[in-house]
Amino acid sequence: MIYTVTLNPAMDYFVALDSINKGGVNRAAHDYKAPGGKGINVSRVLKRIGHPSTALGFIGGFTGEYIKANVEADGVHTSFIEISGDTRINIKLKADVETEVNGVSPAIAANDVAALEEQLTQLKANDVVVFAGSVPPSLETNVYAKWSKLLKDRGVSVFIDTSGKPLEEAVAAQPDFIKPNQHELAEFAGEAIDSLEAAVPHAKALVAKGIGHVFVTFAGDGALLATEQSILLATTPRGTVKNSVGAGDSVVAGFIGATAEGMSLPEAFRFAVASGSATAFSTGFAERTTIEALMDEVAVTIYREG
Ligand SMILES: Nc1ncnc2c1ncn2[C@@H]1O[C@H](COP(=O)(O)OP(=O)(O)O)[C@@H](O)[C@H]1O
Ligand SMILES: O=P(O)(O)OC[C@H]1O[C@](O)(COP(=O)(O)O)[C@@H](O)[C@@H]1O
Repeated sequence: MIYTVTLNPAMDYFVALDSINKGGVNRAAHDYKAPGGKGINVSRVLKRIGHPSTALGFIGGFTGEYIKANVEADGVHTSFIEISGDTRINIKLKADVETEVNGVSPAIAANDVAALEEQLTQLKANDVVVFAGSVPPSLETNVYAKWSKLLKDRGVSVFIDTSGKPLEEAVAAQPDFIKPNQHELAEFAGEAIDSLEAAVPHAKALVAKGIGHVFVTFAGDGALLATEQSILLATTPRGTVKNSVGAGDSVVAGFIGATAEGMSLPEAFRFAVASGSATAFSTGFAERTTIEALMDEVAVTIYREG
């Protein structure tokens, strides 16, 4: 069974404008809302590509109700812990460039954290868990690390997609998979990383620390997958980006789905990169037919030193 954990979900509010008039009244050309938060997006994309999962995490208030109703309407099974505050609203502004304003997380009470922890203790060997997104400030930054250790000891596969301190701390717990983007890896490394080749030593160092799969995405400039056996590089398909929100989450979902279907590592890598691009090229999330069509445009090669 696949579980996703979103500690900090959001109602994503997408606003499209022709251009932004800073300091003036702006009227949107289009707007729409969608349930968001990284783990929730992973569950929604998994469902679209044919894999059931259960979405866990904290939701509350009218925004929380909106998320639960919409995620369940999409056919995703949920078992959220209901908290007293309102789930945040994240603004995704699309004008000449994309700008994101992620809202403030509601406080999470200790008994709510304990309730989620109790759910996690029910996971069994061969289950997959995805911890994705930011950690609300009322929780310790090491929660992913702590839960990863607990679950790995029970034979659960642990996937982590986060950044900053929670990522730093989670690395020590040796998860099976992490997916930093170029900027998150640079922040982790403490230096600029401006190409796939420049990311190689950093990805290798993470594998040497005991992380099974280090998947680094460079938006439209390719991706890298480092394991103990090999370092694979992928190109990304060319196309018009309609919305890149959720593209990274689609990569994670694509990789989990492809692996569950028994695809080889290079094929799962291709499927995952195509999943990210299929979302980037769509208004909503990727459809399986679009992913499969884009796979032909993802070239995977083995990286060799020198
Ligand atoms: N301009 C683009 N062209 C093609 N694919 C893209 C583009 N931007 C994002 N993607 C797809 O989305 C994936 C994740 O993008 P990235 O921005 O690196 O991560 P995140 O969304 O986590 O910040 C990429 O690996 C790729 O598959
Ligand atoms: O938890 P964070 O880091 O604030 O991110 C939350 C945001 O990330 C998203 O999950 C999108 O993530 P990606 O674009 O990285 O796939 C949005 O739905 C949400 O608003």
